[in-house]
Amino acid sequence: MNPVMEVEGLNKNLGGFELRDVSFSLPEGCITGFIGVNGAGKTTTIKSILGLIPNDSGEVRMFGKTMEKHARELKNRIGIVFDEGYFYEDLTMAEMKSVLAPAYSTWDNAAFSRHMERFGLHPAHKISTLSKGNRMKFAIALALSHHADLLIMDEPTSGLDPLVRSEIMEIMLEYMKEDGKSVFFSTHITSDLDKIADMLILIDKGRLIFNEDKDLLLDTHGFVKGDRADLSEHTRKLFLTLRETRYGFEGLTAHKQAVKEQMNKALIEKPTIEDIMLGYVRR
Ligand SMILES: Nc1ncnc2c1ncn2[C@@H]1O[C@H](COP(=O)(O)OP(=O)(O)OP(=O)(O)O)[C@@H](O)[C@H]1O
Repeated sequence: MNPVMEVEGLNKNLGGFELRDVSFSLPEGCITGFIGVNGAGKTTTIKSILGLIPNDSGEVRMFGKTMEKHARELKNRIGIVFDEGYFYEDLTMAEMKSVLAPAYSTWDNAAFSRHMERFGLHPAHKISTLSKGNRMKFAIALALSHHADLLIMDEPTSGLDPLVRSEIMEIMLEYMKEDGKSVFFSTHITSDLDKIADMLILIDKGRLIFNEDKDLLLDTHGFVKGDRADLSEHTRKLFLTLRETRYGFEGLTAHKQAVKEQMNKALIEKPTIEDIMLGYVRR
């Protein structure tokens, strides 16, 4: 299966922050979570990929094509949703739609009306009156109304309450029901990805740490609790993080099998995506 997006050797120096040799590819038909703590470089990566800020070096291909040569086609095939939503506040949603729709040759007004109705949005309402959640749903309605094959979303759930966040996850899952669709979704709220992500990419301090199948990551890592007596110079090396108390210890391992064999009294629990993310960024 062809990748929907390939990023190779992306470098960008912003002065106090640098993206360093960021490379990854996104498989078709997957929801990929792009995770990292605040300031890790998620937004900078997405802006560089989309050409919203110029790269120092690197190449990006979407559906095998570069933005420089195929901007019009790629614009139709990619739906972009940013946390801030770049809208004119004084316009109604219907007016804003009329400003944006002509930019897409695949624009579908009937689909737009369907999404607006489903998300409970009234086209005559002004953008300035929208709650943060409704603003995000409007941005998603726009992105879905030109039949994009790849949705690129930067922190779509940031600052939203759990109900709206779960509605957005549902919208993603429904979008994925159609063949050939893919989602690239950046977030620092990793619990949003527990149910929906297929792949996880972790970035920290402008460098890519891993790009892995989510289930494989959760299977190979373990959150271990045990007795301090089981910790030796050798077994300590099996841990990414280790917190010791007076009586025991807990820590994250990427070597679950070795822990099972060498620390047979230890309790191994399934980690969360957050445990794994923090295990790698704290090193
Ligand atoms: N135009 C700029 N000039 C200089 N530094 C910048 C610029 N834009 C962002 N930065 C810095 O680059 C770093 C990465 O920012 P970025 O927004 O990419 O992180 P992020 O992972 O998206 O974080 P968050 O989860 O907080 O949105 C931050 O330290 C930020 O302050």
